Amino acid sequence: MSTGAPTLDESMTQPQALPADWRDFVALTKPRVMTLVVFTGLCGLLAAPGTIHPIIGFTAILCIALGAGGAAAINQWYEAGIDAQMKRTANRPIPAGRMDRENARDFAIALSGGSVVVMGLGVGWLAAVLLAVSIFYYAVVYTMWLKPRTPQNIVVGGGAGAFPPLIGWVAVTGDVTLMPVVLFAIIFMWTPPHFWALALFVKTDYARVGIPMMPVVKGEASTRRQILIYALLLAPVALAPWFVGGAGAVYAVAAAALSAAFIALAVPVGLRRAGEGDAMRPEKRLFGFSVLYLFALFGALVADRLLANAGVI
Ligand code: HEM
Ligand SMILES: CC(C)=CCC/C(C)=C/CC/C(C)=C/COP(=O)(O)OP(=O)(O)O
Repeated sequence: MSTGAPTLDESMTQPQALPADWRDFVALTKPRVMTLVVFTGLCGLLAAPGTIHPIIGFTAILCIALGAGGAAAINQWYEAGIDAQMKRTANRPIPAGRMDRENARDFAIALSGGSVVVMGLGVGWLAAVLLAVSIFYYAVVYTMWLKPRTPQNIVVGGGAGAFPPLIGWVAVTGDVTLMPVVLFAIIFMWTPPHFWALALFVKTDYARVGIPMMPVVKGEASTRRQILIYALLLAPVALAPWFVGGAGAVYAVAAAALSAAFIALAVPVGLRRAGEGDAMRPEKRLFGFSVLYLFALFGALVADRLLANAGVI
């Protein structure tokens, strides 16, 4: 099992004029993952008590998007060697040979640094510090340290992706209270079942490049059990905004229904034995639903708040 920096193909280390265009720079930011990052950040901002000027609110969300994009670009700069060996990632701009690593690194630094500075100057320094911590967490703590070393990489590293709603909230209020920490906890608990469902059907790729993802190190049965445990633990955490008085009945009903569906999809994954068919359908369903779950849960939080503010509930 390899640890530390991945090995790089010679062609990826030599600066040369490669045919990268704007689409490759967008791809470096992992735009599809970013949609949920931006959405949860926006929901944190909209659910927070108080008001924010629309231009400052927009700046905050833009900075979250740019910061997450910069961190994703650092991740691809660092992992170009292993991305080249995995089917799912081989067509990324650096491993596919469309962009040289130096360009990607400079772009990543500009996005990461720029987003933190603009957040600090335009929105607030607590939000900027949290953004800097989340970028460092994803790019350094998760990508460079935990991911190549431990099967708990996702459990600990998942914290990186849990920051956006906290940052959105702090952009409005300027301080960290219980409710944004609860929102952080929801994404933290959601990340292991989200990722391990996917890892079950791409584990051969991870095994080949020596990344110690849970199914590779502990096996399928243990990963399935843990997916089910996290899905069960996620339900009370998802209801916590209601328990702590930060959300009302609309949110509570949505969180209960969504969590019940999440558990219902996690049960067949958790109870499935290795070799029971190879279509991996329950895993794919759970992975797909995990994305929908978080969109719907955070959407419900904002709907609940807007309805309460309008005096409807
Ligand atoms: C350490 C934590 C996480 C890991 C390892 C992880 C990993 C992955 C991987 C490998 C994919 C497959 C598709 C791709 O490569 O784009 C994926 C998809 C996705 N992830 Fe995650 N993820 C994590 C956390 C998160 C977080 C925190 C969010 C947002 C809040 C998120 C949002 C998404 C979305 C929206 C997709 C679907 C993208 C698509 O439609 O292709 N992920 N994730
Ligand atoms: C504001 C801010 C910095 C937010 C963090 C963004 C975020 C969603 C972090 C979660 C980590 C993530 C998407 C990992 C993807 O796994 P990977 O990188 O291991 O996946 P790969 O194998 O596809 O490269």
